[in-house]
Amino acid sequence: MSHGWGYGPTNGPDKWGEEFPVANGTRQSPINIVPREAHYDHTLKALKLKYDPSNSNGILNNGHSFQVDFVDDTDSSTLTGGPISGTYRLKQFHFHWGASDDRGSEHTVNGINFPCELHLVHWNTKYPSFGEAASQPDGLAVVGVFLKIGAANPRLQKVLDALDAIKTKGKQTTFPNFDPKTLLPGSLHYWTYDGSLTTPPLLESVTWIVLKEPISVSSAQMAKFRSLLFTGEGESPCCMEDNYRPPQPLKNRKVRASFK
Ligand SMILES: CCCCCCc1ccc(S(N)(=O)=O)cc1
Ligand SMILES: [Zn+2]
Repeated sequence: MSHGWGYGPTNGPDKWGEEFPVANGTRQSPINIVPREAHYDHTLKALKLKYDPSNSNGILNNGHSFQVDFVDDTDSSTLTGGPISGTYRLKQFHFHWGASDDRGSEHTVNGINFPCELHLVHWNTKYPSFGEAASQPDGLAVVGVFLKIGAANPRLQKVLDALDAIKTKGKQTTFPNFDPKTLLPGSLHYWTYDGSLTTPPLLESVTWIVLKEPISVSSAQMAKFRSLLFTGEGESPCCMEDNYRPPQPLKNRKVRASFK
C-alpha cells in the first residue's frame, strides 16, 4: 500500500517522481527567481484581484498544509489582467512554511528562502470546474506572496486563531467572511512564468504570478503555523513544518517582470 506523498525522508519531494513522473517535466515549480535575469515585459497588464469575503467558506487541515476554501460557483471572487487572459476564479488559499525562520518558502529570490509563502489558487472559467482546469496548460493561476519576518501581521491573526480548531489531519471548521485581499502587500508588482502544482499530482497547468513585495509575519506567528500536525487524531503526532518543495530546474523557460 503506497504510503502516500508527504515531506518526510521516505515520501518527500525527492521521492515524488516515482509515483508522479511529471516531477521531472519541463515546467515544474517552484523555481529560484533571479530578478536581474527576469525580462521586463511592458505588455503585461496590472493584476486585477476582485474578492468577495462572503465567498470564504471553511478552513481545512488537509495533512499537507491548511487551506481556506471559497465558494466558486459564480464570478464574485476572481483574478483577471496580469499575464492571463479571461477570468480565473479563486478556489482556495494555503501556505508553505519551514521548521525554522530560515526556510519555508517554495520560490526563492536570488537563492534566498523566506520563512513562509502564501498561495492563492485560481482556475480558468473557460473550463467547467477546478478539477478539469487543473489538467490544462492554461487551467490554473496561482498568486504567490512571500512572508518575511518582522512585525506581527494583524491580518494573518484571524487565520492563525482558527488553527487550534483544525490541529489534526482531516479536521475542518467554518471560516466565513474573510477577505483575502487583506493578505496582499501594497504593491502588486510581480514576476510570472509557466509552471506546475508544487505538490502531487504536480500537474503542469499553473501560470505563476509571484509578488515582489512580501508581507510581514512575526516569529511568534510562525510558531503558530508549526503547531499544526501532519498526522491525524490518535496517530503519533508529527508537527506540520518544512512542507515546501525546493526550487526545480528552469529548463527552457523565461521569467517575465511586470516592473522595471
Ligand atoms: C486534480 C486535483 C488537483 C489538486 C491540486 C491541489 C493543489 C492546488 C495548488 C497547489 S500549489 N502549491 O501549487 O499552489 C498544489 C496542489
Ligand atoms: Zn502551494
